[in-house]
Amino acid sequence: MNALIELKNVGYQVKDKTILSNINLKINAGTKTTFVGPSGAGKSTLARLIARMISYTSGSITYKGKEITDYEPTLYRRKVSYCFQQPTLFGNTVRDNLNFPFVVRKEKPDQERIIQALKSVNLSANFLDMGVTELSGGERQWVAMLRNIIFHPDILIIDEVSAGLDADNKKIINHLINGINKKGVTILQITHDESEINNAQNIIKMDSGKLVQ
Ligand SMILES: Nc1ncnc2c1ncn2[C@@H]1O[C@H](COP(=O)(O)OP(=O)(O)OP(=O)(O)O)[C@@H](O)[C@H]1O
Repeated sequence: MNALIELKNVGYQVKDKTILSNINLKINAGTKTTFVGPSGAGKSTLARLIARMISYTSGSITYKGKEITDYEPTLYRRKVSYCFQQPTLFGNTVRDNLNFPFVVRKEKPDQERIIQALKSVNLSANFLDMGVTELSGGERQWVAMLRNIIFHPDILIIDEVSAGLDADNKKIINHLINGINKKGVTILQITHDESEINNAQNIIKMDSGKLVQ
């Protein structure tokens, strides 16, 4: 089977500091992969390279067999979506954020689809008018996640999205992630959370900028 994402000898260097070196990795479509390792191991840097938020300084990363830098950036980011711990919300209300994926695609926001997405995290339509400054940390994270997945990406990269959330909020986030994984979205997860690691299907360990065999 051809890998969905393939990294060959990927390295990332800033000035004379080597942050990642010789990363070789294949990610198959529909899988869920969990990256673990000590703080500073390079997990977020690897995620940011795959998400094309930063550029690798050596090696190659392909998506569907083509170098990721050969894709138009906006289209690539729709396919490969990156969620991180401190989400940025836009505009004034939850509605502004959930309308956003439609607006960037020049489509009319589909209210039914937005309400269904809210239901998947046990929220009602009333929540749409809630101000972004009124949201709790968990709610902010749900809104950011829903915004990223309302149109299913091919790959969802989740970088410590449940860190700092309580057990109930973690459960909701993980339920959402496992649900879209079952629908075929490939998940790359970075976590330090013990229960998430215990539930992982496929663990990749990192240390000092390398994959640990
Ligand atoms: N642009 C940069 N310039 C200099 N050093 C950097 C840069 N980006 C990352 N680093 C360093 O690279 C190392 C890896 O950082 P990274 O955030 O990828 O680790 P991590 O495994 O995700 O850690 P954590 O689990 O704490 O989030 C760290 O030592 C970090 O300080």
